[in-house]
Amino acid sequence: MRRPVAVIIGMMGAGKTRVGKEVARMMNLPFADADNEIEHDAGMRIPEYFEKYGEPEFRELESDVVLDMLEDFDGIFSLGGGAPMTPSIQEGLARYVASGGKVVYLMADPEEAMERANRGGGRPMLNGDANMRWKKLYKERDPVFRRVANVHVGTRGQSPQAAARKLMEMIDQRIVHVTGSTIEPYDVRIGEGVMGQLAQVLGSKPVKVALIHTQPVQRHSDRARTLLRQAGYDAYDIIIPDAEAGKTIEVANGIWQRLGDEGFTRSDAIVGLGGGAATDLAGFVAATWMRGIRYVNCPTSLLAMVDASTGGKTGINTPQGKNLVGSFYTPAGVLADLKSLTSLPNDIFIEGLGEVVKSGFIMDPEILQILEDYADELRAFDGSTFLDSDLKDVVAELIEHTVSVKAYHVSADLKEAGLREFLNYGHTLGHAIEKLEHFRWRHGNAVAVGCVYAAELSHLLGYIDQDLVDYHRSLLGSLGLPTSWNNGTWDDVLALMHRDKKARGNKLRFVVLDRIGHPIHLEDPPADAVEEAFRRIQQ
Ligand SMILES: NC(=O)c1ccc[n+]([C@@H]2O[C@H](COP(=O)([O-])OP(=O)(O)OC[C@H]3O[C@@H](n4cnc5c(N)ncnc54)[C@H](O)[C@@H]3O)[C@@H](O)[C@H]2O)c1
Ligand SMILES: O=C(O)C(=O)C[C@@H](O)[C@H](O)[C@H](O)COP(=O)(O)O
Repeated sequence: MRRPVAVIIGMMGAGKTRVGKEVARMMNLPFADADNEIEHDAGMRIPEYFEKYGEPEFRELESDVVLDMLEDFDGIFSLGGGAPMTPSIQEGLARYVASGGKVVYLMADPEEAMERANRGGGRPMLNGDANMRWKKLYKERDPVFRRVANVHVGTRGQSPQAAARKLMEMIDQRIVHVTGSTIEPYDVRIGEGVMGQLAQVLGSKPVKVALIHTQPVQRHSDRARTLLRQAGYDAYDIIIPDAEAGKTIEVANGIWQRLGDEGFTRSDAIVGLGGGAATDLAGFVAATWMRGIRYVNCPTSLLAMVDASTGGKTGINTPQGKNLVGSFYTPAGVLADLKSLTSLPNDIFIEGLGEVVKSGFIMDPEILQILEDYADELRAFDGSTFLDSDLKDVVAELIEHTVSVKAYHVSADLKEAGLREFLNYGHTLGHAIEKLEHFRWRHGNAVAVGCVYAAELSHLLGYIDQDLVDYHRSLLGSLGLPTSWNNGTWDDVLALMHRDKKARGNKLRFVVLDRIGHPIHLEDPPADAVEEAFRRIQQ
């Protein structure tokens, strides 16, 4: 199907045509301007058409032309200033966005845009007192443009080339939309530089923003703090202990005290920046402070990008086990900035692939194919060369696919009544291993072994054949992930698996596979099979 790479909207004089042409040139794409297309169809200039038929007829023709182009043009497409005000065009743009399209609101400085709009003349909507008309239109249109567009690009004081570069960076991003009947919709944005959209996602209500992060990601939190301050927020830096040491009630309590001391109110906000442990903790604090304030996640590890930062499972550990306290509390947005991966150590990158593999097995075989095709390159991940390597697109693709798997489950079942439990494939044993290893084993590594365990259990109970179990081992192994564990007793493992959140009463429950892409629930399986599967992952 053909569809525009991006649709540019904005006020008259914002530079839509100029910047749009520049972007098209840089990306080697065709450019089309809706007004030119309309003039071509009508066989006359727009002012003439307005004069002859009036605005309502013009808007009808405009709608026909725009809707056709949304389905039959694959370049950069710029709309006339008033086009997004027409309901049928709004609907067309919403369909385009829902199918992954990018509607870019080019937000020029109002004074500059007004001056430019008046300069050329020939704009029927500005007849009379042009400045007054422009300001009135701006007041009406700006809120609509903000709502209709899913990418906002501010161009104040920038040359058309600089604005075009910024726009190109932003349309290069991948967006996964998370929605659902019980969810305030939000986007997961994936790409180089997407952290630049932090203020846009936080919105204008918060005055104070607590930036919760760990020490190893200081470099990225410095960038976030600068962005927050430039946008006019009071930014408060809150450094938490690293990894699982940050997911405790003591750490949460320290932050609650700080928020109280600094006078955080319900309209203020939190940014969670770091690996999955930091975003889990930040989300938990956001969910509990004054019973819930806005938060945005900026994941910096692969695992947090593909899994932890999305879906609203927030929480802390207790001495008895992983994530035993928490809530389902949805972020306002997720900014997975590929620049953050430049400092990520190789072993932590590999660990993140554990959750990627899991998502492939439960839903998306394309993920498994990409992992097979690029196993060697992924295993050799090096943050220092990552952004300039071909691996960047592969990783972006994997993140998009994996987040889409997560979004599918979360959208249908936020509070994990059934379907969402499939995301827990490999976690029943995985969480037990993490606990018994005193969290020295990373989550993704434990999940990798847990997936092999779940596959063995599926096989023992006759759901899958040995080949699929072997495939689990070979794929995970080829990526550098562990497939066995032998550092704990069966009694300890069993006791911890009974504390898993899927268990009901004294009955264990697992997610197993029936085939690739088809997970099923397994209720109260035979005790000997559960133990035998464990024996098999010990080797
Ligand atoms: N909420 C959910 O849905 C969900 C899903 C999956 C996992 N999780 C949780 O996420 C956690 C695991 O996440 P993780 O694997 O990111 O572990 P982590 O948060 O412990 O991060 C691993 C290490 O990498 C460091 N790090 C992160 N980004 C970095 C970067 N860009 N540069 C340098 N160092 C960086 C961290 O500071 C930490 O030392 C677990 O607590 C797990 O339970 C939650
Ligand atoms: O989002 C979910 O639902 C998941 O189960 C995703 C898991 O990958 C993740 O590790 C999650 O934190 C596990 O949650 P828990 O409920 O088993 O603690």
